[in-house]
Amino acid sequence: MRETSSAISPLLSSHYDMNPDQLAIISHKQGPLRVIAGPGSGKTYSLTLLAMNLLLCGDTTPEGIILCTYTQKAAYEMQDRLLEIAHTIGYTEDLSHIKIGTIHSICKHFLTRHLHHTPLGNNFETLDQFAQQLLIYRHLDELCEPGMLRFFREQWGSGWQIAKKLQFLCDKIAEEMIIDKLVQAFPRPHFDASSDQRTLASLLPQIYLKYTELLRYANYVDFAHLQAYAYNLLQQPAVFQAIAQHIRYVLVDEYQDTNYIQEKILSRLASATEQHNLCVVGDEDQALYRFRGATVRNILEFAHTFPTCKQVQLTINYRSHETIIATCNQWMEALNATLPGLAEQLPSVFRTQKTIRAAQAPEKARAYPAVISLEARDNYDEAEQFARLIYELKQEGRIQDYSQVAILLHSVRPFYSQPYIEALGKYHIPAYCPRARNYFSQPEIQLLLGCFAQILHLHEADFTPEQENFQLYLKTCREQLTQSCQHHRDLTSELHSIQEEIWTTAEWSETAEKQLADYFYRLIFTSAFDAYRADKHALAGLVIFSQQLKTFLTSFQHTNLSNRNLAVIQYDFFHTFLYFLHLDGVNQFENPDELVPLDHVQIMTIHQAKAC
Ligand SMILES: Nc1ncnc2c1ncn2[C@@H]1O[C@H](COP(=O)(O)OP(=O)(O)OP(=O)(O)O)[C@@H](O)[C@H]1O
Repeated sequence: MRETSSAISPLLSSHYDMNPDQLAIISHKQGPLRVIAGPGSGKTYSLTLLAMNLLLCGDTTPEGIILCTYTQKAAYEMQDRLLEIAHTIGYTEDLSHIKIGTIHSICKHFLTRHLHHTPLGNNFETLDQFAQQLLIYRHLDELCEPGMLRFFREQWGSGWQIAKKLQFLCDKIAEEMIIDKLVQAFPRPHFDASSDQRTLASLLPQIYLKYTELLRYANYVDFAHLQAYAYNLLQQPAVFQAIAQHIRYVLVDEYQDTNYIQEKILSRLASATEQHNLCVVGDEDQALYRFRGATVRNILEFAHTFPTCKQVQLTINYRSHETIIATCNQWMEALNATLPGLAEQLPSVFRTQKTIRAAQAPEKARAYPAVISLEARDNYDEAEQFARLIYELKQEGRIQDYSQVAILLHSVRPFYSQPYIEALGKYHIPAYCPRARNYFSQPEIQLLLGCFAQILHLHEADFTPEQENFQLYLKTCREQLTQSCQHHRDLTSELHSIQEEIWTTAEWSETAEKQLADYFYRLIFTSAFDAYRADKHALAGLVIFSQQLKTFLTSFQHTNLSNRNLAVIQYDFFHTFLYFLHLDGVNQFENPDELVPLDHVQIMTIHQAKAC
């Protein structure tokens, strides 16, 4: 299957259309390459074809390629596309050796293989954002001296809010790699009455270093430290040598969403290749993750960092209707004009000037009004008009299935999405909005919480006035349990037997290896959960619950449940863990194999639409 090294494999050129700019990317073989590309212009298309071309032309074997992107969904998409190309052209070599994934997953891969060169121990736990915030919250008194806590309370309010801010700032410090500079600038905490900013900056080094120590002690790693450890590994000559010996090409999609440390990691990996074979593809106009620390500078300054790099622009859009593209161009132009004074420098400083053109669309596809605007009195009126429009589109046969429609909102929290869900409901149009964070309103979750409230002897008196909403919510869960028990005798007897078992289990007992997860499985196999286990969506909700239980047990390090620690576990579970989870909300399960259920209108954020 491998061919002699030429610019482009005939196998690809005979199967795939490529415009001249795409051809320049796909046939690229040596040195850094920066591709700035508009939406739908074939970024992923070109990058995956480039990877396949390198394989077909014999420039590398699969294990020489690192192919990465920013989000998990985008990584799946890249993997699928590569497999599809292989299938189309009949490429049969094993592609599983290509390192495809998010930058985090690739860092984790290096970490696991070279663990003994890191401060981490075996079986380290990776904390998600919630678990990280919870860790900070539970150790606020260790991380912050009383004066600091007073300062933070004045600035940010509750302990949970303080934990959220500190989590964000600790991530930032790790991702921007600025701890040494911070320590140098602010060797000790100092309360500066004239500047809250300076006070905050002076408190951060101590908090960050203590937090890092806390992670190390518990053998935890958060996403930011995962990258920091990977970066440090790559600085160790022997480890770098071991990792680098295989690398021939580093290809990166969605480069506009990378942060500082990611840029350093990718560049270091590419330095393993003689000509610095780093190909980055992105669009600074689609830089959506600044709130997570991404910096658009990485793509804009690539040519300064690598002055000899080749640069290509993709400006032909293959996806959208020409009216949509024209509207988008106008909008971007207007954006330039709304920053008077900066307008002249803008293109070179903040964005590269580009005008997107539509690929020739078939006549049939063009003959409809692709962009329309609605005028509405308020959210509800707007939602009603949307729902009616969608209903009519289906009635008139312009769409065949409701899943062909998506509503993009800046947030899908119930406050914003509920009017649309209700309006669609009036027209009997099912909506799919898994990130509305209303996981706790699912009936199977309410029933489970009712069960756990009973077996753990939920102590109502421990709730504080701020927790009133959650307390009321748990009341409805318990009511649901009462109703279920009337119809499902086996649930009643299982609950009694679990309670009895906990009550008679002493902490030191040899048979005490009972965890909440054991009870979870016993409960969901009672007849009260039969219908939920049979329903794909509800079953996924139960799976999420079991993952949350694992996070709880890891975070609070409760190894078993007995009559001695029942009260403590009850408190930690309901009054801390579930309370905060309920407060922040949890997304529903999204099936990567079925991104949109058939015949459902999708309601999503713009980030989600960009494969978050
Ligand atoms: N030269 C081409 N000829 C025909 N179709 C093409 C060509 N290039 C890309 N496409 C198609 O255009 C669509 C958009 O491509 P792709 O998803 O790779 O774009 P993208 O720039 O990564 O999109 P986004 O801006 O959403 O990240 C895909 O269906 C792809 O197959």
